[in-house]
Amino acid sequence: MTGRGSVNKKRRKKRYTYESLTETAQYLLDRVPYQPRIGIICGSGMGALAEALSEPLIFPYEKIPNFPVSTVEGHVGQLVFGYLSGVPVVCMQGRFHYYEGYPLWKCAMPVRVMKLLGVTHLIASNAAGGLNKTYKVGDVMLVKDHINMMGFAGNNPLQGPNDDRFGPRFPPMNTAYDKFLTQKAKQVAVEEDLGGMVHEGVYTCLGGPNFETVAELKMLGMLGVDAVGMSTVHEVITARHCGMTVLAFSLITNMCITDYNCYDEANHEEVMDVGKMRQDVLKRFVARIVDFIAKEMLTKDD
Ligand SMILES: O=P(O)(O)O[C@@H]1C[C@H](O)[C@@H](CO)O1
Ligand code: HPA
Repeated sequence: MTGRGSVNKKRRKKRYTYESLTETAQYLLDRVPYQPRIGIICGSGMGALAEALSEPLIFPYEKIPNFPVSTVEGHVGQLVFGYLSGVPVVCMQGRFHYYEGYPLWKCAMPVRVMKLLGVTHLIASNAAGGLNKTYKVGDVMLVKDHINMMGFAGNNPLQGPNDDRFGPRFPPMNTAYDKFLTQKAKQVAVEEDLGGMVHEGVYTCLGGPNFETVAELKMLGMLGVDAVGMSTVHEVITARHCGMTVLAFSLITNMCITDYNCYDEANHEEVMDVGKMRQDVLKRFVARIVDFIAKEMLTKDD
């Protein structure tokens, strides 16, 4: 076979199989003396969340069989195992984005590895632009739903042959974000003095890497989007496909500019700075949520 046909065949061949992901998980399980129950994904500039873990065991992505590598500033590129609130967790200090050149199934691959490691609950964080005008920079938006813009164009991490060992061909997505956990996170936020700064809203992921035009943002606003980013949706779809319970939140790192007379420009430095500025409060927030999952949810799963 020559030309495009053989290129496509090679690409298809490179897809992860259940077996190759099991190999990745086994590599890690051979080196970590416990199974993590909760997975955490750090958003841009929010890598410090992983620093809250005690007894950390660190695996740079380039050392893990079959793992992609992180190429974005603010994403260290390592898996950190450790204990948070006494619970064994695994933390992605650096995630993969579509704009890095990875297909969505590759961006979401670590979620399946987490599943094979024993993770039942995923906490996914991201940095996002605030489109809802009541939000302010530094606020937290608990994701109550998403709009899969890339999915509208037929781009989905579950595209391709389905392996039933992960989940069903046609997974539902109307209950993607766990209501019980989201409510608890809201309560924790109030207790942690984040009360007035925490919202529930709709997130969308665009392909990036450019930030959005005014017209694009106006359109997204009309669709009911509250925060705009470049990640998370494909991870959540993959997590729900394999039956994980999901909580996701966005740190609002900048306000989306929807005024043609405004000449401010979004930039990645600001995104990372706000992540750093809020790192202590987010560490406490995530630790409390992990504690709640351990006390209220994991015991029921056992
Ligand atoms: O990984 P996340 O979604 O937190 O990162 C956002 C989206 C882009 O990667 C970057 C833009 O500054 O931040
Ligand atoms: N748009 C898209 N992604 C983002 C933004 C934004 O304004 N801020 C942080 N990530």
